[in-house]
Amino acid sequence: MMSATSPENYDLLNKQVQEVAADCHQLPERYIRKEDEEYGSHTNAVESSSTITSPEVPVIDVSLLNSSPLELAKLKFAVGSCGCFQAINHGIEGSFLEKVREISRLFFRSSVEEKKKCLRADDDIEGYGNDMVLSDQQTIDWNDRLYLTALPKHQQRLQFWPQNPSHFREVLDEYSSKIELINEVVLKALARSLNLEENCFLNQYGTNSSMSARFNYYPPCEWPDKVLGVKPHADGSAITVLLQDKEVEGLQILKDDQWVGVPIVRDALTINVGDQMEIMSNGIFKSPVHRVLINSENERMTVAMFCMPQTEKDIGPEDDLISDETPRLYKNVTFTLDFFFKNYQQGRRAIDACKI
Ligand SMILES: O=C(O)CCC(=O)C(=O)O
Ligand SMILES: [Fe+2]
Repeated sequence: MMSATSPENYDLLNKQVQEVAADCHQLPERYIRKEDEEYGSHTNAVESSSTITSPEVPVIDVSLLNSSPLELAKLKFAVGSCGCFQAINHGIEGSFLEKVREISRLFFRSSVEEKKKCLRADDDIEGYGNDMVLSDQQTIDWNDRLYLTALPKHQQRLQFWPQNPSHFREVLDEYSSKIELINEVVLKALARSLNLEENCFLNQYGTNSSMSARFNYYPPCEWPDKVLGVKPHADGSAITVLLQDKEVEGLQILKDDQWVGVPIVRDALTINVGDQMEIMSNGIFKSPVHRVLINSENERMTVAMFCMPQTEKDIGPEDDLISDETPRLYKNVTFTLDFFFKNYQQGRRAIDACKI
């Protein structure tokens, strides 16, 4: 068994998955999944890569959320059951979504030297790199990512932003502004669906709400059953807006102890609730555990935008949701990245540490 400091391991951990995949005759041990480490494994989760589609992940017309009580009820049901929905008519043109996919593709297809200009530090999440390694035993996800703070703008760390393609920054800035509008519409609708004042969740965000972008690249793998693109986790955001690959599926959510495939819906954005929304809604909305499967033939690229309260802002269940019948389930907490990742890499859910 290699140790973290052995030359082989050092070499491996310094390689991005894309490099490992390009020169892979045998799957390195560090990538081989160990099911007993994966949360979701203590459940009876059925191992299946089959895609159970509708009606598991409802399609919601965002443009109707202000006017249609029926659409609002559908939204409430979706986030209260699987914690996830496919947003259509969200206000972003399909052609713009293509531009976002394009900057991702151009970045991941640029040379190793070019990408390494954005390389993250070993102990930092921001920048380009593979799974952050926090322990010797940790299985590494079959995924390279570029993680960037998108908002607030004064917190952007531009040294990690690709210079190539040259329009990368312009497109990501524009995309973040558009996602901010969707975040606002969805958060207001979520509040109204619970008969709360519509700004209550946004007020918990504070004045400088944050957004991070995670560009995911999953190379194909000859041993798709032995690796995971992303191990089971729930997001630490309030909501996550995911732009899926145009053709290649892989995302699954855990629903009623079954892994359910999240299909690709043309021009839709896949939105899931994160831990901070589960807390603010006192557990009514569910932050779903999800994972990513790999396939042997096709690469897959996605872009996740994590929308959340301003850094260091504490959040908690809305007072109006707490009663004798529905007691407070979570403490008030400050959901920092550090707190989230320490739990995540040890196979625990951060939200469990917030329970009363
Ligand atoms: O790529 C995907 O389908 C999901 C990625 C994801 O869960 C994440 O980045 O948190
Ligand atoms: Fe996620």
